[in-house]
Order: sequence, then C-alpha cells, then structure tokens
Amino acid sequence: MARRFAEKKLVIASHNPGKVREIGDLLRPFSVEVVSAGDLGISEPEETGMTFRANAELKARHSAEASGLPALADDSGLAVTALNGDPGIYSARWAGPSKDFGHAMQKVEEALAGKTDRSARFVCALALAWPDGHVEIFEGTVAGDLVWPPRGDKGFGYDPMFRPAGEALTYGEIDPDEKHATSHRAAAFRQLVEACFKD
Ligand SMILES: O=c1nc[nH]c2c1ncn2[C@H]1C[C@H](O)[C@@H](COP(=O)(O)OP(=O)(O)OP(=O)(O)O)O1
Ligand SMILES: [Mg+2]
Repeated sequence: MARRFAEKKLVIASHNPGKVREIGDLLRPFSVEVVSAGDLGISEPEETGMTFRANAELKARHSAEASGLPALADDSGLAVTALNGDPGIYSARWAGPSKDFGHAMQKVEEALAGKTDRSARFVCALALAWPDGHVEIFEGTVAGDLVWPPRGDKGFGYDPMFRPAGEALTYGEIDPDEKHATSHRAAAFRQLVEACFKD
C-alpha cells in the first residue's frame, strides 16, 4: 500500500520554471500549499542516476531532507526511437548550461538526418519523498512524433517539436490545459493521485 499524503505543505523539488508551473497546475485541485525548491534556496543536486526513476528519487529525497517537508520531484525527458532513446535522461543536459532548447532541438533534428522513423515519447517519473525517508515513485509516458521546424511557444523544453499521437498541433501550440490532460506528466500524476491523494 502506498503511503497517503496527509500534510498541508509540499515542496516542488524542481528548478525548472516550466515544470514548477505545470506541477502547480496539476496540484491546484488538492488543498495543499506548494513552494518550490528554488523559493526555499535549496540547491540542485547532481543527477547521477541512470534512470528517470532514480533521478526523480534523488531529487525528491534531497529537497525533503533539506526542507523537513514532503517533496515532489519530476525527472523527465524525450526518448527518440531512432536514437535508441536519446536524449532520454540527458534531455536537460543536451540544452547545455544556458538551457538553450532551440539548440537541443537542433541537435535532435541533426541526429535524425536520413532516418524515416520520427516517433518519440516523453517520459516522466514523479517521486514523492517524506523527510523520514519514505518514497513513492510513479511513471507516465506519451507517444508522438517529431516535427521540423519547431512550432509554438506555449510549453517549454522540447514541446515545440513534439506532436502527441492523433494531434495536428505540437505541445508548443496546444492549450496548456489540454497538455495537462494528456501528457506524460499527467499520466504519472494520475497514478500519484490515485495512490497517495485520494480519500
Ligand atoms: O513536458 C515536457 N515538455 C518539453 N520538454 C520536456 C518536458 N518534460 C521534460 N522535458 C525535457 C526538458 C527538460 O529540461 C528535460 C528534463 O530534465 P530534468 O532533469 O528532468 O529537469 P530539469 O533539469 O529541467 O529540472 P529539474 O531537474 O530541476 O526538475 O526534459
Ligand atoms: Mg534536472
């Protein structure tokens, strides 16, 4: 049995403003006060894990220990089929220290040159850690394909080149509420809510 969340306050253990915004939106229906790791001055831990789950867990533990509050971390990325799952857990690192996703998307497009399979998926692992060391982890994915050139500025990261299956628009173009209903983050979040937040 998963541990239920019974506290009033939660740290969003992310330094990515796009994610903090999306996770804040997803948590809005639940009466929990949220604060981000950045707001609390918590450092960004080194992401030494080899899986999304391991990195989500280490980020959540780091913020829970630093704050004494439960903490929710997200480790996510774009897995491109023809690139054997790259950039995967290295999705943020492909954007370099200046977090330039125009550059990161260009790198993906260059790596895809000459390949016909443009399918990809976004993966999201969410880890909820309590200060006593207990952790719950959930994973979600969304399938789609990659367009070029990138389109739209409503999302973040690789959103402008990702078109979810069955959609004409990219995640950069669609309404954020629709992304929240269908994304990898939403899929992981539904499991988290089912296991930890529902009465
Ligand atoms: O919905 C998404 N739409 C577009 N791009 C996305 C999405 N979800 C993850 N991504 C890409 C960009 C992000 O930078 C990287 C995750 O890397 P990841 O280490 O998990 O996050 P991060 O370093 O940006 O922030 P933090 O670790 O503080 O939570 O994958
Ligand atoms: Mg990161």
